[in-house]
Amino acid sequence: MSTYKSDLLRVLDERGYIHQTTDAEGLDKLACDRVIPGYIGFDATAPSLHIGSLVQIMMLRRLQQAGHKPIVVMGGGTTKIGDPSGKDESRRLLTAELIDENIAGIRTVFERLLTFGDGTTDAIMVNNDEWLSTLGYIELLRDVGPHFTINRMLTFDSVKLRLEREQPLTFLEFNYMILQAYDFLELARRYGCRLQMGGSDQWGNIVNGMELSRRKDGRELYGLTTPLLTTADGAKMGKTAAGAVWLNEAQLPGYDFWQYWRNCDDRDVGRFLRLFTDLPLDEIARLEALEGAEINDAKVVLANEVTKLVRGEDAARAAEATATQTFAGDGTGDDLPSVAVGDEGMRIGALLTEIGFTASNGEAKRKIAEGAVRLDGLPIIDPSTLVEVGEGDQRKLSLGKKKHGIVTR
Ligand SMILES: N[C@@H](Cc1ccc(O)cc1)C(=O)O
Repeated sequence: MSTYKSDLLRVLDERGYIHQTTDAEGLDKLACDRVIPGYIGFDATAPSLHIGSLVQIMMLRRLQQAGHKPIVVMGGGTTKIGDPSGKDESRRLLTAELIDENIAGIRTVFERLLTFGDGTTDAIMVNNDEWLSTLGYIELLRDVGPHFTINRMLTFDSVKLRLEREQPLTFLEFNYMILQAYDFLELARRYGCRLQMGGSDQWGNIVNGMELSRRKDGRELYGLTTPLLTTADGAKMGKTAAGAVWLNEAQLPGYDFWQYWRNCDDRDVGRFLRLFTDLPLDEIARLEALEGAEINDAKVVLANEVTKLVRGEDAARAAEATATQTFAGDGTGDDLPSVAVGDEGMRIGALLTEIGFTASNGEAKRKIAEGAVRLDGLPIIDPSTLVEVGEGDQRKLSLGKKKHGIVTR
């Protein structure tokens, strides 16, 4: 399949992680010859990462599995600025205390997915606040300023799109790419880091770091970005009507996390298994070839495997047990009320009344506004939500903690 020679690039290619690379052949060769320290940075804008970041985390895992060294950079410093890449609006400024709290939450997930230590291929975690917050302004300007031209800075998407759309880009945000570039330079100096990976919106930031290191130290660095993940229905991955799908238990209970994967679109099963599980490719090929109601078995495997990686074995087992209980018996939940919605689906309000949880559409709307209504464990906040059910599939509708029902096709 893949024409790459190194384990690293072959796996990344075959499993669907690669969107753009700066010099794939050079990197492929380097990966055959030596252990590559490679990094990805994560800003601490919330107390947990969500599944939008899971591709990046999995990529660090692949890097380690292929015999290289993952460097996890916590963006304690860069979060103080706020990356404008891929964003229409400036972020609210976060206090240093909040950033520290967020980092404490975010870091936990890495301990499950990577092996940390002092060995050659052990992962390490560093906080860029360590070097960024002590930089002197005049010194930094003289040190790196001459290597960036405004002309070129204006051509990067993070800047260009805001200017084109006439949306404000503050001077603070404009400086973000310089600081991320400085990180790459610093990591290359400190740890011999040669590779930076990230989402497709990070391309400009990565390239800037490569150019800076080339100019200042004459070092060749590499960059690789992942595709922007969307679901089969075109939505940005990890965003549901109910909000983000958080990686941490404190932000999203294990069962709900499990359900997100269990209820993914049929067309996404293979891609998600390749990206988010360690299952071998031939096993995945078999699972994604399942059809009709059987594809749901593949989704259960997906949900179990991802939950195991992110939340641990116990969480995966508990979630599956809850699901089995809820949907026990003949598969429509023996003792739970159920409603069939047909091919067109049904609006959430009508459904609540139809299943007997509410007496009227008005009451249904009120319950939704109170945040009491959940579909597959995730709150529904939009009263116009259309509930659809795939063939051979079923969904769980809940009102409050006690009322549960099954929605079938
Ligand atoms: N800018 C990245 C995070 C990051 C921070 C520091 C870096 O050195 C690299 C990446 C993001 O917003 O996702």
